[in-house]
Amino acid sequence: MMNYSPGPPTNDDTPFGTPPTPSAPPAVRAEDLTVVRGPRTVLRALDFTVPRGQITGLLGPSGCGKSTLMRAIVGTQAKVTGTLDVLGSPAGHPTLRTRIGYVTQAPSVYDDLTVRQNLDYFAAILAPGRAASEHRHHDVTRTIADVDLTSHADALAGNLSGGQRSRVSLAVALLGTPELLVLDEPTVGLDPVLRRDLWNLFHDIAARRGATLLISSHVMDEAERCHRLLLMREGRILADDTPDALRTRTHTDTVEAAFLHLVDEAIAADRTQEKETTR
Ligand SMILES: Nc1ncnc2c1ncn2[C@@H]1O[C@H](COP(=O)(O)OP(=O)(O)OP(=O)(O)O)[C@@H](O)[C@H]1O
Repeated sequence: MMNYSPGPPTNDDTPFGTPPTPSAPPAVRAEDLTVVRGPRTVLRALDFTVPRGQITGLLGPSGCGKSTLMRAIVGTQAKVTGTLDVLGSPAGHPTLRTRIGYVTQAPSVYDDLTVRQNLDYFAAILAPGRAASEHRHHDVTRTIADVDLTSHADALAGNLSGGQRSRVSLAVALLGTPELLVLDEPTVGLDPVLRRDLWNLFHDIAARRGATLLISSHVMDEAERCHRLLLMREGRILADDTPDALRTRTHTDTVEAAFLHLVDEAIAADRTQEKETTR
């Protein structure tokens, strides 16, 4: 595993976007957040905040509710109860649409369009009209460069590798300089070099734009690259802390070991509770 320290977030060099101000509400604030999907309660009374301008990792095993939580935050999930405020407004509020970038697990690009045409299309939806054409052109060129696809700008998306297609999806989410980026397992299936490059890009976006990134993963070594972590298990939050604090608190050397320690604690607590309720 690479020894990577994210370092403190900085807003020293902010060429675009709005840096967070100390008085700004957190990027996400959840209180008693509960989500029901079909017959199952998938998220159970979650309380947490996601601070602005940092990378928060959402980590946990497959099926623990990461995607559901992200869908709730971007406003596409039904049957959400409790409080869920995003950038100071209730999740799903129409004014949030242009302030949030969301990348789902399946890259959403048109195979029969080039990289640039894909971005032109989504840019035109975000900022329609002839008056915005110069701004769109600038935004598209910048986001293609941000994801390191300038040399492939005229390639058909259908001819790109899996990692390149993921980066086109990411570029779409970066259009319009969103304040909050919600990325659902953006590095899944990528080789170690691409994963490292993408994480460097995420840090660059947080540091230069002051953007907030919420990134899910079930790869624990990626947790070490985040400023903060939300560790999930079975629809609940096991821990909400920095990687350093988690390791210290659990007397472990890695976030993975810390997570396993917390899972064991939670299982033991569940068993004790079961015994007490059946007594
Ligand atoms: N449409 C649905 N109806 C009922 N249950 C669902 C539905 N979609 C997901 N679930 C259940 O909700 C739970 C959480 O799913 P979710 O996709 O949020 O997990 P995840 O942590 O993102 O998993 P992964 O890492 O595999 O993507 C799972 O137990 C899943 O079976």
